[in-house]
Amino acid sequence: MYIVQVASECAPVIKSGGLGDVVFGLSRELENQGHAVDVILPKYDCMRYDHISGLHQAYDDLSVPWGNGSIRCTVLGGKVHGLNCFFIEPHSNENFFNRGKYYGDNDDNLRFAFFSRAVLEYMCMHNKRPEIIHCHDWQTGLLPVMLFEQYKYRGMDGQRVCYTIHNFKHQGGGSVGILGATQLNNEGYYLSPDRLKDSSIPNHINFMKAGIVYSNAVNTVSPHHAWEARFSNEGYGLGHTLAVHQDKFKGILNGLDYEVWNPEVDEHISMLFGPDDFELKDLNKKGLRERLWLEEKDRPIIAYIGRLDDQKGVGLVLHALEYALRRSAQFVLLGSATSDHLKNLFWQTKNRLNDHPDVHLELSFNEELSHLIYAGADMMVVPSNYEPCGLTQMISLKYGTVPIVRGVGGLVNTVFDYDNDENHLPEERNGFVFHQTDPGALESAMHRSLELWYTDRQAFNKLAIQGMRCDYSWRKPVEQYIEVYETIKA
Ligand SMILES: Nc1ncnc2c1ncn2[C@@H]1O[C@H](COP(=O)(O)OP(=O)(O)O[C@H]2O[C@H](CO)[C@@H](O)[C@H](O)[C@H]2O)[C@@H](O)[C@H]1O
Repeated sequence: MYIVQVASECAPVIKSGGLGDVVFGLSRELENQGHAVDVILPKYDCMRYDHISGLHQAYDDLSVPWGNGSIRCTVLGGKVHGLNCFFIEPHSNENFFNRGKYYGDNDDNLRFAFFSRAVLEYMCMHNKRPEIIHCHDWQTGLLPVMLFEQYKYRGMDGQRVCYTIHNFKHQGGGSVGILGATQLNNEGYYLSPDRLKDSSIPNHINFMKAGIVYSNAVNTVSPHHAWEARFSNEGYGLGHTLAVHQDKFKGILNGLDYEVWNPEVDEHISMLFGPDDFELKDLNKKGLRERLWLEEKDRPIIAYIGRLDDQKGVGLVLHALEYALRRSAQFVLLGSATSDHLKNLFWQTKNRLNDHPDVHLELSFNEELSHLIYAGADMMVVPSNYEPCGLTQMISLKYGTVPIVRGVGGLVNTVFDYDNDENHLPEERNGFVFHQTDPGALESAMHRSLELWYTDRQAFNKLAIQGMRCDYSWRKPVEQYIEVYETIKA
């Protein structure tokens, strides 16, 4: 099959979180299984050019209809670690993707509506006719609308769309002006409740709803979160739309690219190790301490890696830090804040603890350092409020870093409690799970993990090794995606 992935991120060239990992890992595994894949992305000024080889002009003078006129684009092609990628570069005064950041401007909805339109225009003009166009998250929600309402009549009637939702909270959308900009127009038609109309903001269209209504298949990134999105308030207002379209909606667990996330081959870490020589992990712990100026002593290191966002349970992250110190453990945090308020909060904490020999807070995005932390820490806390899938716990498992997670979303599908999990045998368990959102709940899970580390190191290591042996590669999830593609293709 020929598949085109369309997204706003693809690791490691463009990554702000898990979306980038998924687009890259999924595409690579599809190729491994014999399919042809292209990835189409915006060309941001701030992307990591050092990960692209053979960057060249693939299409010049692409004129993309927009508003009352058009915007000229260049399309660049290149390989990202072997993967065929195309980058769309618009030339206009708006400088859509030259803002020194990926997201966070008031016109984000317009920028990505334009991107979606440009992708279709490029495929149309360049005679790219994949069987499947796989769109990701709100940024590409309008693409299936434009495909089936506009481009179908311009020779693209054989394409089918799979739409993957990584985060229901961010749905994209805006006033009906966007319909004019994309030349969909026809307000009366699109603003109906069974099409694009937002369920809470009057006269607004909703991109994610558009993606759900118009795509041939829709999924989110774990089975448990698919259930939550439909039957709890985690669909953030889209529960009804999902119910209407339930026959084409399901959950497919994310995978990990084990060529990137694997302590047996990881080029970033100082000492390679696997489940059979787990004791070598200690050398990575030592290296991590040296790198972060932590005191060398016989103590566990507890880590947090992730966006600092309300989604991630930031109050509990700070509590985990305080509790770790109370229990004489060390704590390492790597995160970038998604709001000024959280940025200030974490900078204050960092300044307060700057000289503490047992704490390091790194408030930036640093891919290389993340590998060192996964390899060197003993435990990873993931106290999320909601978590569609979660990659940090799966990466931690592969690196023998025992996850301590809240039992929500994909965390339920991947972490099985050491003490209480009726559905898994003791030898299948791999971490510690708590359920409530209060500090006491987190503490009880951290307590159980720390007690095991302090009193029975052998049992703790055995648990970590069991985690390393779990298979969260892309092999199985990709089979499920291929099944979806086969079902919907023309
Ligand atoms: N400061 C930092 N420096 C370096 N690396 C950092 C970092 N902050 C985060 N990362 C990395 O980004 C990725 C985060 O993965 P998550 O699954 O937690 O993603 P996120 O919530 O962004 O994505 C959404 O999409 C993904 C993919 O579908 C879902 O798993 C998830 O539940 C959903 O919220 C990991 O690779 C992590 O190591």
